[in-house]
Order: sequence, then C-alpha cells, then structure tokens
Amino acid sequence: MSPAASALSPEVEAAIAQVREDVARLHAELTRYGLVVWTGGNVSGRVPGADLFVIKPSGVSYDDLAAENMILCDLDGNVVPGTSGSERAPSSDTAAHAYVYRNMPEVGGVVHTHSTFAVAWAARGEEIPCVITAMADEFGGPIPVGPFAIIGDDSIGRGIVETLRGHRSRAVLMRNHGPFTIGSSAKDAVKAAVMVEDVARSVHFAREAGPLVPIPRDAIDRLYDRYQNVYGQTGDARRESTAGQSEDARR
Ligand SMILES: O=C(CO)[C@@H](O)[C@@H](O)COP(=O)(O)O
Repeated sequence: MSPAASALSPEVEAAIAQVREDVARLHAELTRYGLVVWTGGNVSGRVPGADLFVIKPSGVSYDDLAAENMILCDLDGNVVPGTSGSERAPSSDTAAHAYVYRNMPEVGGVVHTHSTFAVAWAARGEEIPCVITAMADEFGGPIPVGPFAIIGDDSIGRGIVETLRGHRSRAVLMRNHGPFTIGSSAKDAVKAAVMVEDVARSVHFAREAGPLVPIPRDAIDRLYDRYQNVYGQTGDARRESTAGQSEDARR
C-alpha cells in the first residue's frame, strides 16, 4: 500500500530529496558516455530507510529531467500519489526496477541502457568472457546473459534477479534487449553501466581480431579482491558495497 505522502517523516523526506537530485543528475552520465539515444534507458535509486525508490518519467527528454520531475514509487512500483512528478507515468521499466529492489535488499540503484556493444552481445545471447583485467576488477568474472523477457510485468526483473543473485557481476545482458546493472547506489549502478559498455567494446574488437585468451580463475579472484578492497580511497563506497559481491560467487 503506498504510503500517503503526508505520512513521510522529515528524515525520509530529506532522503527522498537527495535521491531525486542524485537520480536526475545521473541520467546526464548516460548521455555523457553515449550509452543511450533519445529517451532510451533509465536510472533509479532506492530511498534509504524507506520502502521507496525514485525513477525517471517515461519517454521524457534527458534535457528536461530534473529532481522535481523524478517519480517516487513504492517497492511494488506504484507511484506515490501527491508527490512531485506523480502526474506523469514512471519509466516503462519501473516494474523491473521494483522487482530488483524487493528481492535484492543490498541493491541501492538500478540502471538500464541500450549501449551499442553490450546490446550486440545481448543480441547474440552470449556472455562476455573475462579476458581483460578491467573485467576482473569491476565484474569479478564474465558478464552473464539473462533470459529473453518482454516488458510489461515482472519478467525482466525476475530475469535480472535470477541471473545476478549470488553472482559477482553487477551487470546482466538481457537477451535480445540490453544491459541492466545494479549497484550499492544509483551512482554505483551507473558506473557498472559505463564499464559494461567499455569492456563489451574491447572484447568485441579483440574477438574480431582473433582468439581470446582467458584469464585464469585464481588471477581473476586476486584482481577482483584488489580492486574491491585496495584500489582507490578508503572512503570509497565500493569498499562498503555488497551488491554483486557474493562471497560464494566464483562463476
Ligand atoms: O528498453 C526500454 C524498455 O525496456 C525503453 O523503453 C527504455 O529504455 C526507456 O523507457 P522509459 O523512457 O524509461 O520508459
């Protein structure tokens, strides 16, 4: 049942305002990195401390996205009535994002794009093998393929969760569609979307030129551990992140 807008505490209201700002701003990263065209793609962010998330309005130009027209939804994907932006329809992928938030409590952000090289791998229904250290660092192994699922119900969300639960990767290539990514925050999920397109491009060209050389599993583990726990600064969100870091995932 959607909480009445008036029943939200000042702390939740403040959290909502921050997530609105973050999600609106992060959509510009999708265009900056060339991951979307026209109104394709979407970013959402979970509201800390509440069963709520924020997502973009469906089909609205990226030039027109702003905190005030982001849409607040409950974890069933229902728009919270009486809140800023609620007069518009939420992203057509809202059900998928909501399903992920309901079933993966460690996930703080979800992103979907149609980035060219990742979509090309998805069109072939082929996982991206872990043959470059950048993949070992960021994804801890191959980037898996999720099932073909038509938008409109929980099918896409279920495919994302069934593929990524217990998997190190924060990215999944939904077959014949394109990448969905998860993260500890919306920014972390956007980073995964940027990086999945980067590695999809590199491995595509490598394979065009000749046979790929796999990285040994133990080396992937060492690279992933270093990147997740040593690279960057101690305060980096990645250090606290659990999204995509299942300890028993060694796939
Ligand atoms: O791929 C899909 C749906 O899965 C696109 O429609 C999507 O990228 C953009 O839709 P929205 O503008 O978020 O409704």
